[in-house]
Amino acid sequence: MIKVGVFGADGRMGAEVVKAVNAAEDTELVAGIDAGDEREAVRGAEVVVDFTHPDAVMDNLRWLVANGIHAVVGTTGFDEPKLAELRELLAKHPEVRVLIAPNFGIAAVLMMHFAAKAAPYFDSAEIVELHHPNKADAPSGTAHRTAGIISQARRQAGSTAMPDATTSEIEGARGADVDGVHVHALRIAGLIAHQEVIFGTHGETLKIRHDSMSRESFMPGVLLGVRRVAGLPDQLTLGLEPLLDLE
Ligand SMILES: NC(=O)C1=CN([C@@H]2O[C@H](COP(=O)(O)OP(=O)(O)OC[C@H]3O[C@@H](n4cnc5c(N)ncnc54)[C@H](O)[C@@H]3O)[C@@H](O)[C@H]2O)C=CC1
Ligand SMILES: O=C(O)C1=N[C@H](C(=O)O)C[C@H](O)C1
Repeated sequence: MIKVGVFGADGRMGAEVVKAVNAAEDTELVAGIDAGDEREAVRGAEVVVDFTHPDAVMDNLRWLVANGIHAVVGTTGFDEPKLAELRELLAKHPEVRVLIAPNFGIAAVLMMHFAAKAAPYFDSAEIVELHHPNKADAPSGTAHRTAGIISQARRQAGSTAMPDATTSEIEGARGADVDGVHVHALRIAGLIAHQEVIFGTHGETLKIRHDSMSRESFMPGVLLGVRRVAGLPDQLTLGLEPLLDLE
């Protein structure tokens, strides 16, 4: 049995992780804690799953790494400075593994993978992400990563700049520029998590769309992370792709 702790256990995702860990035959919940609770409650855990808040996750990781506990992180909002600090922390604790994935939905990971494959064949690529209105960060971690991998694929292919004649604009009308890819974030009551990547070239478009219809959709990926994190070759793994042989 893998002993698992959950940070953010009262939240939308954390509560789902608690259910999934309790239901799986090979995992055992040590404790689920939320803001203000003592982290000591998870000290017996081998792996802690974090679905908290972009402002809270680094402090949680400092504690987990210092205490030799592997982490599976779904919380979004990671940037280069945060990752650099994490790499420094991990260097002092070579036994610890951290897996950070902006999206644990297997279909969402495939959507990103297919987008990277398609990117070199098109002149234009833009991303529309749609989420529930309680989401703290915009654009979503998934959109941020998708933009990054599209941009990388275009660079590697030697693609030229995307066509765009805009010279006059109300601020925000063209979305956010993430690594040269325009990202548009919608917050709509009733939705959960959705993304469409739109590609275009002469006379043709391709749309790759992913929809999470329930938060259960993320649980197979979270449990895969819990089962595999301790054995990952690198101390810090970004994205679920290597666990799905998708690199
Ligand atoms: N990687 C993925 O597949 C997914 C990632 N997310 C991300 O997960 C994060 C959480 O999303 P939701 O569950 O919708 O948010 P939520 O607001 O429903 O839950 C977050 C919970 O964390 C708690 N919390 C805040 N600071 C804490 C701390 N220091 N220690 C312990 N608990 C703390 C809050 O009180 C709250 O109960 C967001 O960054 C979101 O973008 C969400 C869905 C899927
Ligand atoms: O906050 C959410 O709900 C989600 N967050 C993640 C993100 O920012 O990409 C994953 C998914 O889109 C749901």
